[in-house]
Amino acid sequence: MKTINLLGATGSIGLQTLDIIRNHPASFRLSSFSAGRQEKAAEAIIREFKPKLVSVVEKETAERLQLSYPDVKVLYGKDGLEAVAVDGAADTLVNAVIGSVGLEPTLKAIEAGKNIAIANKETLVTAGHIVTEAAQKAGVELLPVDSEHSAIFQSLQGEKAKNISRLILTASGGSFRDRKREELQDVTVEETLNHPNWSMGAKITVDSATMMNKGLEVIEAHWLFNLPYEQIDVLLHRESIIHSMVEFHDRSVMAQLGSPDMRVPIQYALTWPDRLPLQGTKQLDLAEIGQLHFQKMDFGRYRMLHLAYEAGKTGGTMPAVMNAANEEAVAAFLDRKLSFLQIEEAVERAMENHTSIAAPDLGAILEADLQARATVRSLLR
Ligand SMILES: NC(=O)C1=CN([C@@H]2O[C@H](COP(=O)(O)OP(=O)(O)OC[C@H]3O[C@@H](n4cnc5c(N)ncnc54)[C@H](OP(=O)(O)O)[C@@H]3O)[C@@H](O)[C@H]2O)C=CC1
Ligand SMILES: CC(=O)[C@@H](O)[C@H](O)COP(=O)(O)O
Ligand SMILES: [Mn+2]
Repeated sequence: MKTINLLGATGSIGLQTLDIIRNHPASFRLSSFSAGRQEKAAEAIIREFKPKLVSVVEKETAERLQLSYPDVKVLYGKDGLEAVAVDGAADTLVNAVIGSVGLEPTLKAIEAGKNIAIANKETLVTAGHIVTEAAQKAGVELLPVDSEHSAIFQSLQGEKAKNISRLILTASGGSFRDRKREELQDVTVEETLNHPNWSMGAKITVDSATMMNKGLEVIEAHWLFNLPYEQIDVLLHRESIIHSMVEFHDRSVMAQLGSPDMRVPIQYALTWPDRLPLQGTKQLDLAEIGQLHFQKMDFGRYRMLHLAYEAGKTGGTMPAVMNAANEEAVAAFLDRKLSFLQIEEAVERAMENHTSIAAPDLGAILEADLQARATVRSLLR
């Protein structure tokens, strides 16, 4: 029996994690969870899973829930998130919150000796060196949930890190993969949110369309697998059937395949090194699919990917700045305050405005994150 604390329970990854817990009552139990602003969804989770601790964003929501559910401790805000992350009964934290808000609770959970199933890629992008070092020191596992990183992790089982030649992250190309750059000027939020292969939260779906998602994933892979950027490639693959690959020095390539279903990597992070059956997922039928397509990545078309490699190679506080600027710009796009291509302009501007600090501590990272957000907000004005 694995006991789980879950950050971001009301989101896309959070709800799929709950589905896995629901379907394996003998293997998993939910101890505590956090939600954001979806009060009704949080209530439904309280009623079904009967956790002992819950956190939400707003104080008023917490007070209302506390009155309705006196047997549950209900907290709110940053302190609440951290309390859920470290809640004593659990051995594993699933971090499925969105954005760099996930960083500090993750560090607290590591200090408390929890294994981390990490969906929240922004945490690793923002402070990969701090998170990986803390995990190593505490002797806890950082288990990838992101589909590409899970694919690499699965492909590496039984292999030696010294034999890796390169990682090949696959990218679907996102909502506008069949459009030229000139055709992106007036694209709408609704069009952007129409991902061809995956049903995900709004922010990551926009990131897939700008290719920032793959940029974040390149940096995430750098930290999870401890490889230089020169050994991390991206390949366009329309179908999202090959979830990523590892090439070894003998030119042998290991890949993990499957129908696009995030419950597979979420469950693997929770069962590793074992596996459990997964109810309701589509069996891969390659005969039905017929063909898989691959295409070289065009860094001119997808400028965000270029910026992410630059940020990763610069290191220090630059990835945190890129990530925070992107979070602000995507929120502004979803709020109809920036156009699609202005997301990229805002990120580039924030990076230009910033001089990276090498080997930053947590304080320097949080400060750089705030500054980048302020830069993007000033562009909006
Ligand atoms: N969705 C997917 O298939 C994949 C997602 N990921 C990564 O997983 C993470 C989660 O993505 P996804 O599930 O799509 O995101 P969603 O937007 O669907 O869910 C985000 C969750 O975080 C909560 N939340 C949002 N803002 C805050 C805040 N300020 N404080 C506390 N909680 C907050 C939301 O609460 P509420 O909704 O109640 O407001 C919700 O529970 C991201 O880092 C993403 O990149 C990685 C691979 C695939
Ligand atoms: C499901 C998942 O892991 C997402 O991060 C996915 O990778 C998005 O697809 P693309 O970024 O390849 O469009
Ligand atoms: Mn991914």
